[in-house]
Amino acid sequence: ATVKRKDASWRKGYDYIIVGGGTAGVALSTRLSQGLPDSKILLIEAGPAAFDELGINVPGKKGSTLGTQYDWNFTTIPQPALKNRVLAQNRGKVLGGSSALNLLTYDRASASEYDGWGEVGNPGWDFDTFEDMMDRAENFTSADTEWYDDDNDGINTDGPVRGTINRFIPAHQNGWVPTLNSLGIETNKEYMSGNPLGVMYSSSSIDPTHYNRSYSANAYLPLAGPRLTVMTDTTVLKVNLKQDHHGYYATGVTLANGTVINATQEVILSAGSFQSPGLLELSGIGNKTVLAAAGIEQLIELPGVGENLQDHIRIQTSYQVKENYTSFDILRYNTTYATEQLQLWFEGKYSIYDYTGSAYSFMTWKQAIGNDSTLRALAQAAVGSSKHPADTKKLEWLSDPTIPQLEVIMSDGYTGVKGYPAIGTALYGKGFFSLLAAVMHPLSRGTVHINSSDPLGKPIIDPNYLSNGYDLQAAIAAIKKCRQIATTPPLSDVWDSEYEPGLENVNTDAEWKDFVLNTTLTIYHPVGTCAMLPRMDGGVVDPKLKVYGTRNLRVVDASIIPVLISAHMQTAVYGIAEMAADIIIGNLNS
Ligand SMILES: Cc1cc2nc3c(=O)[nH]c(=O)nc-3n(C[C@H](O)[C@H](O)[C@H](O)COP(=O)(O)OP(=O)(O)OC[C@H]3O[C@@H](n4cnc5c(N)ncnc54)[C@H](O)[C@@H]3O)c2cc1C
Repeated sequence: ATVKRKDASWRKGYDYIIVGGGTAGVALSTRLSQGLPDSKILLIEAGPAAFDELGINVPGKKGSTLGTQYDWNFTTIPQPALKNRVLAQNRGKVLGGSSALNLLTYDRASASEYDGWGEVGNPGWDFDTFEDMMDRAENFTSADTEWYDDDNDGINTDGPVRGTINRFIPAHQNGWVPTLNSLGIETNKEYMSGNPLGVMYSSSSIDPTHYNRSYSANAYLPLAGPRLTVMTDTTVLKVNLKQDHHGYYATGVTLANGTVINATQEVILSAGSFQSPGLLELSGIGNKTVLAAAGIEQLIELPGVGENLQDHIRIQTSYQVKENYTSFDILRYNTTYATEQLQLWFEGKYSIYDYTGSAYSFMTWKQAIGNDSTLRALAQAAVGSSKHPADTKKLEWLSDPTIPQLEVIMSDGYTGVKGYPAIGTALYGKGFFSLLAAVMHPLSRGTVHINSSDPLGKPIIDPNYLSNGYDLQAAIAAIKKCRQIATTPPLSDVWDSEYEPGLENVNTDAEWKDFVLNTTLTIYHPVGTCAMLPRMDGGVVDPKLKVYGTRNLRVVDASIIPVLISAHMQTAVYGIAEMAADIIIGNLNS
């Protein structure tokens, strides 16, 4: 495939148009170009191609592209349950989408959760099938670590997206596994096999041949067939729909500059959880009230569009490491060292810039806090009489001993909320590590819709974070667990003081609650806004990922995930793209 800004063949149209060259869009368009070699396929991406961007390619520069031109820079509306704080909602605006910006964690959830996607009304979706789809995307190298053997379950070695376990592990992280073991969490060396519970050195989406980020654009696109055209720096405004006696069908798309491009077969939206719903709304598909407020004629009544937004919340504590340890923070204050290490990375040699993160743990509430009956009662109360499949599944999952409810990550360097110490202060030049907790199945569900007063502008994102008693108490339990882990040997031996929130500052439940309200963030996993669910349950797409009320418009990205799972999202998104390719190619051949 060639990456082109403009391609004259748009005048004649394409067979398939994929909107959004992100994680799923690039993977799907590549697979379609391979499997349907006679079809003309167009992938349209709003952002640029940035194959040489160090902020994307160098694993240790993870996070440096947030807030740049490669980021849509969305935010939430004020969150009432979080003291009206406005939280960042970063999303990739670049070929590769959020897989170019993400923090490279490469893991999987439990088998029961993928099965759950089928159980909420989606025949054909189950762990065995979906594991095969995730495998198709994956090329894993254990890199001679003791952590994963190539013949272990959950490992595939011939897909496009590379994964490996960091070869650079900071010395102060050596206590991670024994500390969790001593708290009753067992070591799990096959965490991608459908059982993620335990403590592990987990993998990152890194290509070990040169230790660069492996993401959809550099992993999939080189495999594409010749009839895939990629348009970058091109924004789609809406999908064009026509009606005949069978119902609505997509005829193509209109670009932001007014250009119309036709599609003879299908239009597929892969614009991600915050933008696929908006594209449907701008095209006349969605909730009547939302569309009317924005002055858009409703073609298809589909009230689930933009609803059911679910996300993992994250909260963290930070510790100042003893002087004999070198933390990742050194890259902030020692430019000579940073330059030397970057040079080593350029030469493909062992460098601190190889590092992303490795120390992970996943646990049930029982494992984390012992008695989980209060949390379960709060969850029951929060769900109340709701029959929404996302609510009832999460309630069911709380009692399933194979499904994690809490993730704690040891992240090297300071990654908290109060900020790295300012130049000139006593702690500037010191090293830190952070413990990040993420609640795996918050019950809050929110919305994302177009802005009625500026429909083409940024979406109105309201995740409703911590809007029920379960989510709040789960966050408090999660952050207290971080403190417990940090103060347990051998991890307690590597640090001098708790920098955030500070051992002396926060101890009582009221203080922890305040800390939670002041510092909870997203861990960037929005899903569910074009949910694959039965239409009567608020679904937007059917199990073939087709938008209800249309015959050739699909959504293929994280937005179709009906219930949030206990993993970081990218492996699932690649799996969804592979599954969609299978469905589309299979449909055509059958
Ligand atoms: C900062 C951050 C950190 C994360 N960390 C991790 C992690 O460590 N591990 C992990 O597994 N997951 C992580 N995630 C989540 C994961 O990366 C995402 O869930 C996944 O990449 C989403 O894929 P997608 O295809 O749904 O959307 P995206 O990859 O976001 O793709 C959507 C694409 O559509 C384009 N687009 C949108 N609207 C239009 C339009 N109108 N016209 C044309 N193009 C358009 C966008 O520019 C974008 O390229 C992280 C995400 C972020 C943002």
